[in-house]
Amino acid sequence: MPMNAPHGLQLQGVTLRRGITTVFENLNLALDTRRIGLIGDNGAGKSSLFRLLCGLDVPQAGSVSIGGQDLHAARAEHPGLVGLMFQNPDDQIIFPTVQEELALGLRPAGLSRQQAKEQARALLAQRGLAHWAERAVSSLSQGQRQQVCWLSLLIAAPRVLLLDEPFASLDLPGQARLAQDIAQAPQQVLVSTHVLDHVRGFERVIWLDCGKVREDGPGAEVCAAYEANVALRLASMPHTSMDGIHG
Ligand SMILES: Nc1ncnc2c1ncn2[C@@H]1O[C@H](COP(=O)(O)OP(=O)(O)OP(=O)(O)O)[C@@H](O)[C@H]1O
Repeated sequence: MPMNAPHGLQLQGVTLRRGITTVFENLNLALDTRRIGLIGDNGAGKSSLFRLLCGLDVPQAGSVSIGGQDLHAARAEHPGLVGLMFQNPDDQIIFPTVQEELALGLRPAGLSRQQAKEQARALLAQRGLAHWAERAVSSLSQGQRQQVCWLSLLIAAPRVLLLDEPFASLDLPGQARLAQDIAQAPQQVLVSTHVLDHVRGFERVIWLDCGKVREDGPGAEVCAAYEANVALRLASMPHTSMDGIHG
Protein backbone atom coordinates (compact mmCIF):
# COMPACT_ATOMS: atom_id res chain seq x y z
CA MET A 1 0.00 0.00 0.00
CA PRO A 2 1.45 3.42 -0.91
CA MET A 3 2.46 5.68 2.00
CA ASN A 4 -0.43 7.83 3.29
CA ALA A 5 -2.89 5.94 1.09
CA PRO A 6 -6.41 5.76 2.47
CA HIS A 7 -6.97 2.26 3.86
CA GLY A 8 -10.59 2.10 2.80
CA LEU A 9 -12.61 2.33 -0.37
CA GLN A 10 -12.34 5.55 -2.29
CA LEU A 11 -14.10 7.09 -5.28
CA GLN A 12 -12.31 9.81 -7.18
CA GLY A 13 -14.05 11.85 -9.87
CA VAL A 14 -16.49 9.03 -10.58
CA THR A 15 -19.05 9.31 -13.34
CA LEU A 16 -21.46 6.42 -13.69
CA ARG A 17 -24.13 6.08 -16.33
CA ARG A 18 -26.70 3.30 -16.22
CA GLY A 19 -28.65 3.14 -19.44
CA ILE A 20 -29.67 6.69 -20.27
CA THR A 21 -29.34 7.85 -16.65
CA THR A 22 -26.26 9.61 -15.34
CA VAL A 23 -26.31 8.36 -11.77
CA PHE A 24 -23.08 10.01 -10.55
CA GLU A 25 -21.04 12.82 -12.00
CA ASN A 26 -17.59 13.59 -10.58
CA LEU A 27 -18.37 11.90 -7.26
CA ASN A 28 -15.62 11.92 -4.64
CA LEU A 29 -15.89 9.84 -1.47
CA ALA A 30 -13.42 8.38 1.01
CA LEU A 31 -15.04 5.54 2.92
CA ASP A 32 -12.68 4.85 5.80
CA THR A 33 -15.15 4.84 8.69
CA ARG A 34 -15.95 1.50 10.34
CA ARG A 35 -19.76 1.85 10.13
CA ILE A 36 -21.34 3.87 7.38
CA GLY A 37 -25.06 4.26 6.71
CA LEU A 38 -26.38 5.23 3.32
CA ILE A 39 -29.76 6.94 3.11
CA GLY A 40 -31.80 8.82 0.54
CA ASP A 41 -34.88 8.68 -1.65
CA ASN A 42 -35.66 5.92 -4.12
CA GLY A 43 -33.35 6.28 -7.08
CA ALA A 44 -30.80 8.43 -5.20
CA GLY A 45 -27.98 6.05 -6.12
CA LYS A 46 -27.47 3.83 -3.05
CA SER A 47 -27.48 0.49 -4.90
CA SER A 48 -25.45 1.99 -7.74
CA LEU A 49 -22.79 3.10 -5.25
CA PHE A 50 -22.62 -0.43 -3.84
CA ARG A 51 -22.33 -1.89 -7.34
CA LEU A 52 -19.32 0.38 -7.95
CA LEU A 53 -17.76 -0.48 -4.60
CA CYS A 54 -17.85 -4.21 -5.21
CA GLY A 55 -16.76 -3.98 -8.84
CA LEU A 56 -20.07 -5.05 -10.40
CA ASP A 57 -20.16 -1.77 -12.33
CA VAL A 58 -17.21 0.14 -13.72
CA PRO A 59 -17.37 3.94 -13.90
CA GLN A 60 -17.21 5.67 -17.27
CA ALA A 61 -14.81 8.18 -15.70
CA GLY A 62 -12.82 8.37 -12.48
CA SER A 63 -11.55 5.59 -10.27
CA VAL A 64 -12.60 3.26 -7.48
CA SER A 65 -9.79 2.09 -5.23
CA ILE A 66 -9.19 0.28 -1.97
CA GLY A 67 -6.18 0.96 0.16
CA GLY A 68 -4.86 3.15 -2.63
CA GLN A 69 -4.94 0.26 -5.13
CA ASP A 70 -7.30 0.02 -8.10
CA LEU A 71 -10.31 -2.02 -6.92
CA HIS A 72 -10.22 -4.52 -9.79
CA ALA A 73 -6.51 -5.20 -9.33
CA ALA A 74 -6.98 -5.55 -5.57
CA ARG A 75 -9.92 -7.95 -6.02
CA ALA A 76 -7.97 -10.05 -8.50
CA GLU A 77 -5.30 -10.51 -5.81
CA HIS A 78 -7.75 -10.92 -2.92
CA PRO A 79 -11.19 -12.12 -4.09
CA GLY A 80 -12.61 -11.90 -0.54
CA LEU A 81 -12.05 -8.19 -0.17
CA VAL A 82 -15.54 -6.73 -0.64
CA GLY A 83 -18.85 -8.60 -0.39
CA LEU A 84 -22.32 -7.34 -1.35
CA MET A 85 -25.62 -8.45 0.11
CA PHE A 86 -28.04 -7.64 -2.69
CA GLN A 87 -31.29 -5.79 -2.13
CA ASN A 88 -33.12 -8.62 -3.88
CA PRO A 89 -32.08 -12.10 -2.62
CA ASP A 90 -32.88 -13.57 -6.03
CA ASP A 91 -30.01 -11.51 -7.51
CA GLN A 92 -27.59 -13.09 -5.06
CA ILE A 93 -28.59 -16.71 -4.55
CA ILE A 94 -27.17 -19.14 -7.09
CA PHE A 95 -27.44 -22.62 -5.62
CA PRO A 96 -30.56 -24.73 -5.13
CA THR A 97 -30.11 -25.58 -1.43
CA VAL A 98 -29.25 -23.42 1.57
CA GLN A 99 -26.13 -25.36 2.55
CA GLU A 100 -24.74 -25.23 -0.99
CA GLU A 101 -25.35 -21.48 -1.14
CA LEU A 102 -23.54 -20.90 2.17
CA ALA A 103 -20.73 -23.28 1.18
CA LEU A 104 -20.07 -21.22 -1.95
CA GLY A 105 -18.61 -18.41 0.14
CA LEU A 106 -16.02 -20.74 1.66
CA ARG A 107 -14.57 -22.18 -1.54
CA PRO A 108 -12.22 -19.21 -2.17
CA ALA A 109 -10.75 -19.97 1.27
CA GLY A 110 -9.46 -23.23 -0.21
CA LEU A 111 -11.86 -25.60 1.52
CA SER A 112 -13.03 -28.76 -0.22
CA ARG A 113 -16.69 -28.95 -1.20
CA GLN A 114 -17.33 -31.35 1.70
CA GLN A 115 -15.52 -29.19 4.28
CA ALA A 116 -17.38 -26.12 3.07
CA LYS A 117 -20.75 -27.89 3.42
CA GLU A 118 -19.85 -29.03 6.92
CA GLN A 119 -18.99 -25.48 7.98
CA ALA A 120 -22.21 -24.24 6.40
CA ARG A 121 -24.19 -26.80 8.39
CA ALA A 122 -22.32 -25.82 11.56
CA LEU A 123 -23.25 -22.14 11.08
CA LEU A 124 -26.89 -23.06 10.47
CA ALA A 125 -26.93 -25.24 13.61
CA GLN A 126 -25.35 -22.44 15.64
CA ARG A 127 -28.24 -20.20 14.51
CA GLY A 128 -30.92 -22.78 15.33
CA LEU A 129 -31.49 -23.29 11.59
CA ALA A 130 -30.06 -26.81 11.12
CA HIS A 131 -33.32 -27.83 9.45
CA TRP A 132 -32.66 -25.35 6.62
CA ALA A 133 -29.52 -27.12 5.37
CA GLU A 134 -31.19 -29.29 2.72
CA ARG A 135 -34.07 -26.89 2.07
CA ALA A 136 -34.57 -25.65 -1.46
CA VAL A 137 -33.90 -21.93 -1.41
CA SER A 138 -36.92 -21.46 -3.66
CA SER A 139 -39.13 -22.88 -0.89
CA LEU A 140 -38.12 -20.14 1.57
CA SER A 141 -40.01 -16.90 2.12
CA GLN A 142 -38.54 -13.58 0.98
CA GLY A 143 -37.33 -12.74 4.51
CA GLN A 144 -35.86 -16.22 4.95
CA ARG A 145 -33.99 -15.85 1.66
CA GLN A 146 -32.69 -12.52 2.90
CA GLN A 147 -31.40 -14.30 6.00
CA VAL A 148 -29.63 -16.83 3.77
CA CYS A 149 -27.98 -13.94 1.91
CA TRP A 150 -26.75 -12.46 5.17
CA LEU A 151 -25.43 -15.81 6.43
CA SER A 152 -23.65 -16.32 3.08
CA LEU A 153 -21.84 -13.04 3.55
CA LEU A 154 -21.13 -13.74 7.21
CA ILE A 155 -19.55 -17.10 6.41
CA ALA A 156 -17.56 -15.73 3.46
CA ALA A 157 -16.24 -12.97 5.77
CA PRO A 158 -15.05 -10.38 3.23
CA ARG A 159 -13.03 -7.46 4.62
CA VAL A 160 -15.76 -4.96 3.72
CA LEU A 161 -19.49 -5.77 3.94
CA LEU A 162 -21.91 -3.86 1.74
CA LEU A 163 -25.52 -4.44 2.83
CA ASP A 164 -28.17 -3.11 0.48
CA GLU A 165 -31.42 -2.66 2.43
CA PRO A 166 -30.69 -5.80 4.43
CA PHE A 167 -33.58 -5.27 6.86
CA ALA A 168 -36.25 -4.81 4.21
CA SER A 169 -38.01 -8.18 4.47
CA LEU A 170 -36.92 -9.29 7.93
CA ASP A 171 -39.37 -9.74 10.80
CA LEU A 172 -38.67 -7.89 14.07
CA PRO A 173 -36.57 -10.67 15.65
CA GLY A 174 -34.64 -10.98 12.38
CA GLN A 175 -33.99 -7.23 12.30
CA ALA A 176 -32.78 -7.26 15.90
CA ARG A 177 -30.49 -10.22 15.18
CA LEU A 178 -29.03 -8.57 12.11
CA ALA A 179 -28.48 -5.28 13.95
CA GLN A 180 -26.64 -7.27 16.62
CA ASP A 181 -24.56 -9.10 13.99
CA ILE A 182 -23.64 -5.80 12.35
CA ALA A 183 -22.65 -4.29 15.70
CA GLN A 184 -20.42 -7.29 16.43
CA ALA A 185 -18.88 -7.69 12.96
CA PRO A 186 -15.14 -7.06 13.07
CA GLN A 187 -15.19 -5.83 9.47
CA GLN A 188 -16.11 -2.48 7.99
CA VAL A 189 -19.86 -2.42 7.28
CA LEU A 190 -21.81 -0.13 4.93
CA VAL A 191 -25.60 -0.33 5.22
CA SER A 192 -28.19 1.29 2.98
CA THR A 193 -31.66 1.59 4.46
CA HIS A 194 -34.93 3.49 4.44
CA VAL A 195 -35.43 2.71 8.15
CA LEU A 196 -33.28 5.40 9.68
CA ASP A 197 -33.26 3.90 13.17
CA HIS A 198 -30.98 1.17 11.85
CA VAL A 199 -28.19 3.68 11.12
CA ARG A 200 -28.99 6.65 13.36
CA GLY A 201 -26.39 5.49 15.89
CA PHE A 202 -23.66 5.02 13.28
CA GLU A 203 -20.61 7.25 13.50
CA ARG A 204 -21.15 8.24 9.87
CA VAL A 205 -24.17 8.44 7.58
CA ILE A 206 -24.16 9.67 3.99
CA TRP A 207 -27.36 11.13 2.55
CA LEU A 208 -27.41 10.70 -1.20
CA ASP A 209 -29.68 12.99 -3.17
CA CYS A 210 -29.95 12.47 -6.94
CA GLY A 211 -26.45 10.99 -7.06
CA LYS A 212 -24.87 13.75 -4.98
CA VAL A 213 -23.75 13.76 -1.35
CA ARG A 214 -26.26 16.04 0.34
CA GLU A 215 -25.01 15.51 3.91
CA ASP A 216 -22.18 13.43 5.35
CA GLY A 217 -21.58 13.21 9.08
CA PRO A 218 -22.65 11.64 12.38
CA GLY A 219 -25.72 9.39 11.97
CA ALA A 220 -27.96 11.31 14.38
CA GLU A 221 -27.35 14.63 12.58
CA VAL A 222 -27.64 13.38 9.03
CA CYS A 223 -30.78 11.32 9.75
CA ALA A 224 -32.39 14.35 11.44
CA ALA A 225 -31.52 16.54 8.43
CA TYR A 226 -33.05 14.05 6.00
CA GLU A 227 -36.20 13.67 8.14
CA ALA A 228 -36.58 17.45 8.32
CA ASN A 229 -36.20 17.68 4.55
CA VAL A 230 -38.82 14.95 4.01
CA ALA A 231 -41.22 16.72 6.40
CA LEU A 232 -40.72 19.97 4.49
CA ARG A 233 -41.39 18.32 1.15
CA LEU A 234 -44.51 16.60 2.50
CA ALA A 235 -45.80 19.88 3.92
CA SER A 236 -45.45 21.59 0.55
CA MET A 237 -47.26 18.83 -1.32
CA PRO A 238 -50.85 19.48 -2.34
CA HIS A 239 -53.19 17.32 -0.25
CA THR A 240 -54.44 14.42 -2.33
CA SER A 241 -57.96 13.24 -1.92
CA MET A 242 -59.11 9.65 -2.33
CA ASP A 243 -62.58 10.94 -3.21
CA GLY A 244 -63.71 9.54 -6.47
CA ILE A 245 -61.27 6.63 -6.35
CA HIS A 246 -63.48 4.48 -4.15
CA GLY A 247 -66.57 5.44 -5.76
N1 LIG B 1 -30.52 -1.43 -14.33
C1 LIG B 1 -30.63 -0.11 -14.51
N2 LIG B 1 -30.59 0.43 -15.75
C2 LIG B 1 -30.69 1.74 -15.92
N3 LIG B 1 -30.85 2.64 -14.93
C3 LIG B 1 -30.90 2.15 -13.68
C4 LIG B 1 -30.80 0.77 -13.41
N4 LIG B 1 -30.91 0.60 -12.07
C5 LIG B 1 -31.07 1.81 -11.54
N5 LIG B 1 -31.07 2.75 -12.49
C6 LIG B 1 -31.21 4.20 -12.31
O1 LIG B 1 -30.09 4.64 -11.55
C7 LIG B 1 -30.49 5.61 -10.58
C8 LIG B 1 -30.03 5.17 -9.20
O2 LIG B 1 -30.73 3.96 -8.87
P1 LIG B 1 -30.34 3.10 -7.61
O3 LIG B 1 -30.98 1.76 -7.77
O4 LIG B 1 -28.90 3.17 -7.40
O5 LIG B 1 -31.08 3.93 -6.45
P2 LIG B 1 -31.35 3.56 -4.92
O6 LIG B 1 -30.97 4.77 -4.13
O7 LIG B 1 -30.68 2.29 -4.56
O8 LIG B 1 -32.93 3.41 -4.93
P3 LIG B 1 -33.92 2.51 -4.00
O9 LIG B 1 -34.02 3.24 -2.69
O10 LIG B 1 -35.19 2.57 -4.76
O11 LIG B 1 -33.35 1.13 -3.90
C9 LIG B 1 -32.00 5.78 -10.74
O12 LIG B 1 -32.23 6.93 -11.53
C10 LIG B 1 -32.43 4.54 -11.46
O13 LIG B 1 -33.56 4.80 -12.24
